[in-house]
Amino acid sequence: MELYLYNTLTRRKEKFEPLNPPYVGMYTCGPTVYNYAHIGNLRTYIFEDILKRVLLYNGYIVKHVMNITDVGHLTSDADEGEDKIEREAKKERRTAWEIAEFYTEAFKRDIKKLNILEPDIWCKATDHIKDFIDLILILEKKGYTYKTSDGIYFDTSKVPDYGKLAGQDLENLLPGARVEYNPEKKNPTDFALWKFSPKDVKRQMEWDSPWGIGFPGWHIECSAMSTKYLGQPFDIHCGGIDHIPIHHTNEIAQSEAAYDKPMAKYWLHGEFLVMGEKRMGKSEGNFITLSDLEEKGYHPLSYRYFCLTAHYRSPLRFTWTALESAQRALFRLYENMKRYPQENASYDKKYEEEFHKAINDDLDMPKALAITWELVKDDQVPPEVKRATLLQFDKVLGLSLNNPPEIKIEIPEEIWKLVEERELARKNKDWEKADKIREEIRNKGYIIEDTPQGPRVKKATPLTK
Ligand SMILES: Nc1ncnc2c1ncn2[C@@H]1O[C@H](COP(=O)(O)OP(=O)(O)OP(=O)(O)O)[C@@H](O)[C@H]1O
Ligand SMILES: [Zn+2]
Repeated sequence: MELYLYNTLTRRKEKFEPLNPPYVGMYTCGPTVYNYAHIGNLRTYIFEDILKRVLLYNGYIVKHVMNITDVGHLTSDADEGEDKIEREAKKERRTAWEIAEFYTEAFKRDIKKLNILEPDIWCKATDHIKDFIDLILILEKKGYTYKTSDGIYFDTSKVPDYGKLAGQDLENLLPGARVEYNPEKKNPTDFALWKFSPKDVKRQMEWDSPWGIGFPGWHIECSAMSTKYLGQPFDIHCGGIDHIPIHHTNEIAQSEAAYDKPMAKYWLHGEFLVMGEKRMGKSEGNFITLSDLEEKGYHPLSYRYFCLTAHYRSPLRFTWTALESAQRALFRLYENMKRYPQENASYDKKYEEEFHKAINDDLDMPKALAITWELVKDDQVPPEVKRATLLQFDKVLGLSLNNPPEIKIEIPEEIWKLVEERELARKNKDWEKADKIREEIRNKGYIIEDTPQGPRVKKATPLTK
């Protein structure tokens, strides 16, 4: 079956044709390991995992590379401010190396809990300094670089199609991102390839280079490591949408200037997880981690399910009620699964075909989930066939349907119905009714806490007022 993916580079859904079938090279920009990943970051990794699973489902042999940025990502994506890892090291009174190691391990634990398939290659920026220097030397030889007092920069005016990934958006997006404009740069869009260590503060992570002691820029890392492990061009490069105007734009500029050929054929970007009006972000100061969800009684796979309810190119708003609904739906799926006899059976061809069509249509997971539920509710399909079909779907869904974890639903159905009724009343601005329902819920032993992310329901304890 043909697979269609939306390519940011061409701004349309394209038939997927790998460069060297059945092999597919896929590079996903990994975490900057200065803190725990938040569930917004994790939404992007879940989207990339679905993409990888869909490729595997279609019979491709995938080589997946993910980097770990453990140096060089400054507090602004535009080469200004402090190194995120060194800053955190100072704050936590640990070494930069310890910080990077600690949060890398935390990240790996998180993605495992979310059933995200491990990349075939993990590559750490600090293990590849020589590769970055070699790439900068090529760019220098070809006349793309210049020196300022704080580093070696890439001259973007030498690239006629600079910014092609962001298209028209570039003009709107860049000046905003570049408020802290460095007057030594020749063009506002120029970016650092190598930064010199500051004279007054001793850096923990620094290396010798032909230009002086310092550290690599963030963008050069992904250019050098993707080419090293996947060649150039390779098939798919992905990340969150925030990477389009700066990080990926600059990766393309460097890699294509160095080797005079395209960097990657398909560029896929996941939309944000939003909270209130803003994206969830560490730099935005409004973030929730996977452990936060677990502490509040949510299973990590309920979060995965929640992410599958939206298309990866649509923003997804986080609310506690939506997460609760996702957990309930997943729980019901597990309950059904446990009831089906574990007999050998083949999957239902009609449902499988529909499911396959949905996932091959630019990863339409909301539709795939709808088909999953249609199957569960279909009385014409024998239970053992349902089970076999769901296990087939789970190759992509990744919800552990074969071995459902225990999920405790702590809020009884009756209370949950009232919570939903109250939400509806609030939506209709019927405050009186909403208050009445809140009182009713309270009388049944539960309390509602209204948070900026929507109401949260808890069992009342003798101490709750
Ligand atoms: N709210 C969000 N929703 C979805 N993806 C996101 C969100 N915020 C960041 N991402 C993505 O998460 C991935 C990891 O980003 P990275 O580790 O560099 O985090 P970061 O940029 O330091 O995070 P933040 O900007 O929140 O401090 C990137 O692909 C990025 O596009
Ligand atoms: Zn990257």
